[in-house]
Amino acid sequence: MSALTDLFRDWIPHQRWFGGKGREWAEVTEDGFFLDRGNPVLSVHRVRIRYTDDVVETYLVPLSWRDHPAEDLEQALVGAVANEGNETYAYDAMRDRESTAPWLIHLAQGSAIGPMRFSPAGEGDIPEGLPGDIVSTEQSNTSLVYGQEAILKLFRRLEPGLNPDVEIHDALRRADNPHIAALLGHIEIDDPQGGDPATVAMLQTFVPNASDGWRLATASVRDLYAEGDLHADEVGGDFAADSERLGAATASVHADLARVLPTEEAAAGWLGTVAQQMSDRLDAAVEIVPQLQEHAEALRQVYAAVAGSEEPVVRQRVHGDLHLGQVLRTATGWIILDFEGEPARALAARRELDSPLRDVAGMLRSFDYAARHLLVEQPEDTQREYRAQEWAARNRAAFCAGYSEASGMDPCGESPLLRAFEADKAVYECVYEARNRPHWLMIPLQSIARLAGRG
Ligand SMILES: Nc1ncnc2c1ncn2[C@@H]1O[C@H](COP(=O)(O)OP(=O)(O)O)[C@@H](O)[C@H]1O
Ligand SMILES: O=P(O)(O)O[C@H]1O[C@H](CO)[C@@H](O[C@H]2O[C@H](CO)[C@@H](O)[C@H](O)[C@H]2O)[C@H](O)[C@H]1O
Repeated sequence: MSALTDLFRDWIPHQRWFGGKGREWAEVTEDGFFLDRGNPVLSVHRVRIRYTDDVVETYLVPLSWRDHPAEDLEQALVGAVANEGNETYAYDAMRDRESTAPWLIHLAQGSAIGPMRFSPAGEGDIPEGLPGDIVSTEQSNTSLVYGQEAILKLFRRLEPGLNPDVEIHDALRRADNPHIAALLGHIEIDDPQGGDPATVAMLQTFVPNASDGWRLATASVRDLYAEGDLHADEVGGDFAADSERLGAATASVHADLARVLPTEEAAAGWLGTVAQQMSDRLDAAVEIVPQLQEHAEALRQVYAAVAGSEEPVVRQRVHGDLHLGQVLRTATGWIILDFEGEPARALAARRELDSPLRDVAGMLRSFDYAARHLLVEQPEDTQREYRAQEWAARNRAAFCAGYSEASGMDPCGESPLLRAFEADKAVYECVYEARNRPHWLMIPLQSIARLAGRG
């Protein structure tokens, strides 16, 4: 094993973007190439991890190299490697400002370097020459903001095939949808096994002066908690009008996706397949979050109601992981981000046609999350619990009203599928929280108790 793979073994498990947390590593190999031989040198590595259950994942790790330790980059140090009798220092290149420019220079030039191909979208300016600053919010991927003009998202886990984020942004650009940030280009890397290239990164216009939906919604919840005697509609920070506009924006994106990408009436049996997938996901989740066990039977009944329903469904491309952290509020309206689906699902599954109710359920779950995240600190506060419930109900209803108004279809009526999608999302969230933010696990767990308890 080379020294570099030892470094990766120590460093990768602590990275927020690493999806294999909680799994035991059996073997790690890597191959790399130089993307830029300037100062600092920038190399890109494909790190292939085989877990003890034989599942294999490949992660992309760009490193910047220095002959001496850089004091201001202490937090970004990956480790030291022996090189011809000397030590060289490897840094997380996404946190090393001086090595961020090459990505955009090569995109602007449409370069091909080693196995990597850079494809500008041909529209909008690529601000080459500017350094990029890492976005510090919690993310499954790693993004660099270049001077408030463009944002580069590096997809950490490599899978053969075009990433749906690029595919959907391109489709919505063709549809002239006003609720997305413009696509400026993307980067791919060849598959060493001869499969389809994997998408490495996507460049988009940066949306300036915007706040994300999670921040706005949680500020509104805090305002409500602070006004002990008032109802959600009487408090200054009421969010319902924004929720309604967000419903309309979601409906607009769904309508355009159905217009420019394939749709299909769901075949008989599709609902049964979906119910089975949800059940399988529950089985796997119970292994990771044993607290789910006590709700498993009730959840299976929620899924069985889907299998037995005759709800007509038109399948189409959807967002796949819609929540308040994925939407930006600008002065003029909502922008929807991150169309890559749930990061933990295989790419082929994320590109499948689905019911748009999947996204509606994701956002409904998110209103619940926003309302309840402050209860983590005071789980016994029944007054807050009541107010959380009130806030969530008001904003969920507003979102559905906005969607209905824009699409002519009420997505939130009595639908077994919607209820099951909500339950399935909450199961996914339990696993996500157990792995990434265990102190938040109670948020989806309590929702499951409620969802499973409803008759
Ligand atoms: N085009 C953009 N303009 C402004 N901010 C953005 C843009 N795209 C992403 N962001 C910011 O970066 C964060 C993470 O982006 P996202 O695409 O959701 O990445 P991830 O897949 O890692 O969650 C968003 O919550 C948002 O705050
Ligand atoms: O944004 P990502 O693609 O990285 O999505 C993952 O992380 C999200 C958390 O950042 C997680 O979302 C959950 O927490 C949000 C608040 O932080 C909340 O708005 C969502 O409703 C809730 O699902 C998401 O599930 C995960 O895929």
